[in-house]
Amino acid sequence: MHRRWWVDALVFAGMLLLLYLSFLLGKTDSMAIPGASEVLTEPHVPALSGAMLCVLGAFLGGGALVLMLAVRGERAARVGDAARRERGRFLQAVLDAIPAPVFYKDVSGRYLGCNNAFGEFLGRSKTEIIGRTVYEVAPADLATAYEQRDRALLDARGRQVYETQVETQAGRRDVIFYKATIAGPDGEVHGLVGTVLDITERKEAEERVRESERRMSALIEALPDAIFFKDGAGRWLVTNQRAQALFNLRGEKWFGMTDRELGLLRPEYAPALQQCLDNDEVAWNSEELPCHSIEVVNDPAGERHYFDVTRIPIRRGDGSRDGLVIVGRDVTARRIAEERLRQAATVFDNTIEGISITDESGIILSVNPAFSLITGYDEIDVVGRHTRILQSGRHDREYYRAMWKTLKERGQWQGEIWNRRKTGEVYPQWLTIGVVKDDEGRVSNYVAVFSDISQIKDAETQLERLAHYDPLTGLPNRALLGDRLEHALDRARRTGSSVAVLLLDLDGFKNVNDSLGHPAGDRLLQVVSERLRAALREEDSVCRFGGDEFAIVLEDISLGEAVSETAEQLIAEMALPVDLDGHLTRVSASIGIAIFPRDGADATSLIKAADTAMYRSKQLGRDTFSFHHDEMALAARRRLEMEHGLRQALEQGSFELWYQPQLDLCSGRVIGVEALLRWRDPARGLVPPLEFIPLAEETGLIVPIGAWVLRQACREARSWLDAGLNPGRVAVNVAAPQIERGGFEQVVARVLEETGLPAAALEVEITESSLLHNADNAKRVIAALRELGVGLAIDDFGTGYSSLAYLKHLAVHRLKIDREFVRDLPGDGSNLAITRAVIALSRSLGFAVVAEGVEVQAQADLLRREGCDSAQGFLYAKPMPGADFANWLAARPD
Ligand SMILES: Nc1nc2c(ncn2[C@@H]2O[C@@H]3COP(=O)(O)O[C@H]4[C@@H](O)[C@H](n5cnc6c(=O)[nH]c(N)nc65)O[C@@H]4COP(=O)(O)O[C@H]3[C@H]2O)c(=O)[nH]1
Repeated sequence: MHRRWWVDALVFAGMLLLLYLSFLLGKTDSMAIPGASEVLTEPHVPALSGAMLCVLGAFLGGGALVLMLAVRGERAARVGDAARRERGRFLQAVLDAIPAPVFYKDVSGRYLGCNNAFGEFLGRSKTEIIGRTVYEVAPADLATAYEQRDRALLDARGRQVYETQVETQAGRRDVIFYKATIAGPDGEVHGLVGTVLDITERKEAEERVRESERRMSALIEALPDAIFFKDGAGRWLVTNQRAQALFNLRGEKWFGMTDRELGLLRPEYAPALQQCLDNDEVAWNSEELPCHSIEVVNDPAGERHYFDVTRIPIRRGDGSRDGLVIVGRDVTARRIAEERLRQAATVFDNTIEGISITDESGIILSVNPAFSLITGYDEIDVVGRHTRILQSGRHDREYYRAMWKTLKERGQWQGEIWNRRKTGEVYPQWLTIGVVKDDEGRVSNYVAVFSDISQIKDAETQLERLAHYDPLTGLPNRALLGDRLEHALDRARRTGSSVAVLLLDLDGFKNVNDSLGHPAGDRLLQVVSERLRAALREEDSVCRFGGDEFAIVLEDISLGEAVSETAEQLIAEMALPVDLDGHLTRVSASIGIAIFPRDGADATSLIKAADTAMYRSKQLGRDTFSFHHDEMALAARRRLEMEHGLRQALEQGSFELWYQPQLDLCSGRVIGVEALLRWRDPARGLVPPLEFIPLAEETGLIVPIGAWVLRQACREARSWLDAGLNPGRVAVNVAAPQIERGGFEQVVARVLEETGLPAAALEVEITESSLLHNADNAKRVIAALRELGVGLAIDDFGTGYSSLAYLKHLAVHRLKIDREFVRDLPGDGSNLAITRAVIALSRSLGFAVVAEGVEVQAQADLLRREGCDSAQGFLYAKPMPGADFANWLAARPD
């Protein structure tokens, strides 16, 4: 056991006291202890023995004993030398009995004496010490220091205490020297006396304490918590930096202050310090230890920090308060996390979005109530199963592959997805999937949050419809038509085709509305819309443009005629009566037409152009259509009028047949006559066939007209025969549609039967091109005609490219060389060559050849020379009405 420091202090105090007493005693002769020992009896140290006794007395712990010895010494001095020596020995024995090292020196620094303890302490015998200087008993560095100190003491007189080291047997030791000067009765200093206190162990103990304190300090600084130690009165004794920082006390002299005093120093923390104080009191009074509390401290930035505070009060044996240990742990982050977790749990349970949490392989770990509500699956149905059970099958592998790719790259995927409810119903979801990773960055979970967007989808579709379709008619509205028109124009620009925009306005719609009411008006619009839709092609667009106005976009228009036809058809459809709740109602339509690119380069200008054209139709008396472009409008109108006129002509018998004879080039005899159609129009006069036959062919009117021609020609030919005239064969022109429609051979047979004209008196002229157009059908008709005995001539021969062998196979009787080749004969070399070739070939194959358009004798001569059988032309006769032809025929000599 180490001696405690306070024992040393007591010894030291006692020594000082005794040194003081020895000093007092040393002032008298009675202090001398003659004969105490050889050394002690030295005459120059008469007072030493008294002083030494005092020192020794101190170590013996009894001031009284020392006093007694001193008095005795005094008395002994008076008794004599022997006694003095005896006492000297006795005193030396006393000194040696003192366990503390004691020494004394003269003024020159020589040791006059010492006790055993001193010798043992230094590891030297007394003889190695006494009579020597410190330089001889101590290492040089220490000796120098001792000497300096001794000199200073001797100069100053009195006492000296200092800490130093001594080289002992056991090595260097830390010591305290207590020294005092020794003065004789005359007051003169004769030397000094000293004792040595070995404080090595004490110093080591102190160092250990300091070390322990350092460790403790490091420990509490290393802790992340704020640590306080207060004494029983609540004064702060120990804190770590974390604790000081908490109350912004770094650099402040907080030691020994109470919370209240610190609250005055830092008013902003006064409430927190008061709270701390209150909880201290709770801890002092608590029976359950340690005592816990949650306390809040706002940091300088105003952020709230939560502390989980632990208090342990320490009481003394008598129960009084000794100190309080306080440890405050900042749990703000944990509290926030807990709060978030609580909020998340609340959200998880109460959100209307479905949530599922899966492991890294997609196995469902947890779902919330909304999940069950949306999908129809209870938690028990899906936990432990793969999310695949929710798939609808609507998305292909590529879809899911892209989803996983995004999840991997971005950690999140969002999108619309179709999934299947428990009932099997497929529905759209808006789904967000998030990736949860563990501390090592590995995917640990997926969190899917979704909402059922069926209703939104429906609403979107509804909105989409409302935005793009007219709710009354279900037709696209103006906006959608605009889009479609733009697209159509883009396509047309790319392909170089045309687009027609038709604006159709109902005439008389207002009357319907006013007279029959709006519901009837609405119904009419619906009927009109249905008719428009039905009348148009799939690829055409029709929209309700507003009110009683409709717009139509026709793509890939190559012919103005086709547009006119569509417009006519629409007008015809609109003109059909509509039954509106028992009221048979009629409306008509006015249409305006604009053509891209001619009438406008973009949608806006085209619609504007169509609108202008539509107003022109209104001005023209409604129930008609107008093109924005005048020429086209005019042509279309003329065409329409002509078509109308042809129908009327057919009904009213305004067609006439004129006849042109065909003569044998050698004999000059009439071998036949060609019937040529004329239209006697009240407005136009006599209209030549080339002006109306193409339109009649296009509109199909040629079929009834052709039938009339056939009947009329046969009837007149019969009448000429009956009148005793011989017109030869009557040649009738037949257009391609007449053959294509089918039943032509039956018509011919019926007409021949009706009129009584022999089949051999009839010749059908078919153009080479119509023969080639529908070869199979033509072949069949020709065969049937041949059966009947009707002759067959190929009109305009040379303009097509039919093979003569093929014509021979068809049993054609006659070829007509087109007027074009004859016209420039005989001058035109190439026409002459063709004519020659045709004639030669025809003859070799056995065809009869008729040349058309022979106007001059030279042509007739040439053709005859070349072997052409017959001719027709102004040289002989121009086409003439039937009666004139009969007269012409009758007037002929043959
Ligand atoms: N410059 C000139 N012309 C001559 C001469 N000799 C005759 N012509 C004209 O040549 C045309 C001959 O008729 P096409 O080649 O069958 O050509 C006919 C025929 O293809 C067609 N056509 C006439 N009538 C009918 C008909 O009833 N049905 C059909 N489908 N087509 C007809 O109309 C075409 C024209 O008939 P048209 O105007 O009557 O014209 C007739 C006639 O007047 C002449 O020396 N010089």
